[in-house]
Amino acid sequence: MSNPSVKQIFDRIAPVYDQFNDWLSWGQHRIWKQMTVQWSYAKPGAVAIDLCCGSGDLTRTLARQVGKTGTVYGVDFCPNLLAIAKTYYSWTPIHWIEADVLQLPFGDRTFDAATMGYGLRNVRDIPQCLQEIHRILKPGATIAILDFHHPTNPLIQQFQQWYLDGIVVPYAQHQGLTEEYAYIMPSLARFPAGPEQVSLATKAGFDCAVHYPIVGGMMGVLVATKSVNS
Ligand SMILES: C/C(=C\Cc1c(C)c(O)c2ccccc2c1O)CCC[C@H](C)CCC[C@H](C)CCCC(C)C
Ligand SMILES: Nc1ncnc2c1ncn2[C@@H]1O[C@H](CSCC[C@H]([NH3+])C(=O)O)[C@@H](O)[C@H]1O
Repeated sequence: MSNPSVKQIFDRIAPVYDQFNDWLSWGQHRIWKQMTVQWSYAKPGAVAIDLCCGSGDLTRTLARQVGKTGTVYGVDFCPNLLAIAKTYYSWTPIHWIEADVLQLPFGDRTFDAATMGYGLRNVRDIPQCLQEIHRILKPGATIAILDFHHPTNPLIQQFQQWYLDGIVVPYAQHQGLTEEYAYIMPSLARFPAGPEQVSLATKAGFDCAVHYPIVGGMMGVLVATKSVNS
């Protein structure tokens, strides 16, 4: 396999995606997603969006927070993962949309809140992605973006590298998905650290942006709010 696209990678891992996340994170990814939804400040009855929704874990957590009177949109460009997302039941209406997050099929100022889990690291153009998110949010709305991060503590950094190279990749090898999972490490290496993410969000027009390292800095959540005057 030579240089697969991000879309091809996720189409190939789709059948094992949910199980791998549960096993390899020891179920912890659900807690990280719950924190992200709380940081989006989505209120009951809100119209909310989950970008790069994949099989829809974060989307369903967001749906629980906005409740039966709310509406949720899940957007992803990978049809195989969206097909899995559609098989789960949700009390809150969820609309699944196949689209590229760099060109969202929504009008300006549409959403009260937004989340994105493990998407930003994969997009071709992070500044454009942040601008596009800013465009679709209502003034005063917040996006919470969860992704891998760079631990500052050298011991935790070593652990993260060992866990990805020594546990995650060999585990994926059993399913013939070595190269797909080997993609995580280099994609993390080029991903900007918290302070740079904050500056990119500010440049994209966000009024207030804060990056919270979690899991010892191995993961992080960027929380950015659109100015009430914009
Ligand atoms: C939900 C998670 C990963 C999903 C994922 C993402 C985001 C990708 O971009 C992928 C790219 C290519 C192939 C597969 C991808 C993928 O599946 C994190 C949870 C799972 C992750 C693999 C474990 C990470 C473990 C870290 C280093 C800390 C472990 C700490 C626990 C032991 C508590
Ligand atoms: N440009 C893009 N537009 C839409 N989806 C994308 C783009 N780049 C990556 N993705 C999706 O981003 C997802 C990353 S995996 C994360 C899935 C989900 N949010 C979860 O936390 O479990 C995959 O489903 C990809 O298909």
